Amino acid sequence: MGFLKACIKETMRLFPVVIGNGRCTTSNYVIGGYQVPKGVQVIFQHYVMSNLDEYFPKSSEFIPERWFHRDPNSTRHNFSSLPFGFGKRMCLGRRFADLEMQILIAKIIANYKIEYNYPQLDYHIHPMYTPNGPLKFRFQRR
Ligand code: HEM
Repeated sequence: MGFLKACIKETMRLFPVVIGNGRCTTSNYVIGGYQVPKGVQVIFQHYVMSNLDEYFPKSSEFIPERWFHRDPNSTRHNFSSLPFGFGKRMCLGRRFADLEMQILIAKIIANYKIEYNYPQLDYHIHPMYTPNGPLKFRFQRR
């Protein structure tokens, strides 16, 4: 189950369903040296951060093992992959969604062999970040 959880995390790092979180400033702030006045909508593009080599070496590669142990020399920022957002308004259904994904995928894999013999899926924002086109998987009962 640990490997499956790491696969889900890695998938959401590469392809976060929600690509950014928005917040409206309630006071004047200085963020990264920029003056941001009260009342401005600030978007945190965690999709960009979670796909940078700076935080995730070989960021374009699917490497679930990177979630197993935190390398003490790692440059990863704790906010560099936030598929469920963060803070008071973070996803209310996070635990539910995580459990749903884990149980569903574990059950499917226990019962079926899955093949995908087509080009890499093309992702678009509609407005969730999801594959653009049919998911042509082949399921074979084990
Ligand atoms: C993979 C599945 C899901 C992802 C990636 C996801 C992601 C998110 C994100 C990024 C936010 C905004 C968080 C922020 O602004 O900090 C959010 C908000 C929210 N999500 Fe999810 N979500 C998922 C599934 C669910 C499910 C299954 C439920 C309900 C059962 C749910 C209920 C909510 C609610 C109610 C909010 C608004 C929270 C608030 O504004 O206080 N989500 N979700």
